[in-house]
Amino acid sequence: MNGPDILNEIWDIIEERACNPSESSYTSKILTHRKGIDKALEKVGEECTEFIIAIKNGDKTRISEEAADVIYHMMLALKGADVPVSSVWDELVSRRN
Ligand SMILES: N=c1c2ncn([C@@H]3O[C@H](COP(=O)(O)OP(=O)(O)OP(=O)(O)O)[C@@H](O)[C@H]3O)c2ncn1[C@@H]1O[C@H](COP(=O)(O)O)[C@@H](O)[C@H]1O
Repeated sequence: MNGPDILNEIWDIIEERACNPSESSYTSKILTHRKGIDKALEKVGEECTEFIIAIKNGDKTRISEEAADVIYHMMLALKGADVPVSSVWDELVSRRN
């Protein structure tokens, strides 16, 4: 599976969890949090900080893990803002020169 495929698969799961929340799902926990979108935003901030620290420490495994956390939580924030992840792909495509 390549990068874009896993991102689109995760987005589909996020959409599914938004329609059908599950008790055991972390995705559902964030999407239905009492703080609303602020919880996803809090996690984006936290994970970005951890990503920066991993880069500064030069731990390549940790850098990949933290980057994955940033991307996943950013997708949760996009869902909370009702902005489809496809619009981000479209934006990146439109920037090609
Ligand atoms: N990609 C991810 C993913 N990345 C990170 N995480 C979770 O994000 C959390 C981040 O860790 P932290 O220690 O910062 O947070 P925490 O202490 O667990 O939770 P908080 O109370 O701080 O929010 C961990 O619990 C990870 O499991 C993810 N959880 C789910 N996914 C994807 O979402 C799919 C559905 O997952 P569920 O919704 O859990 O079924 C999975 O199959 C994955 O593809």
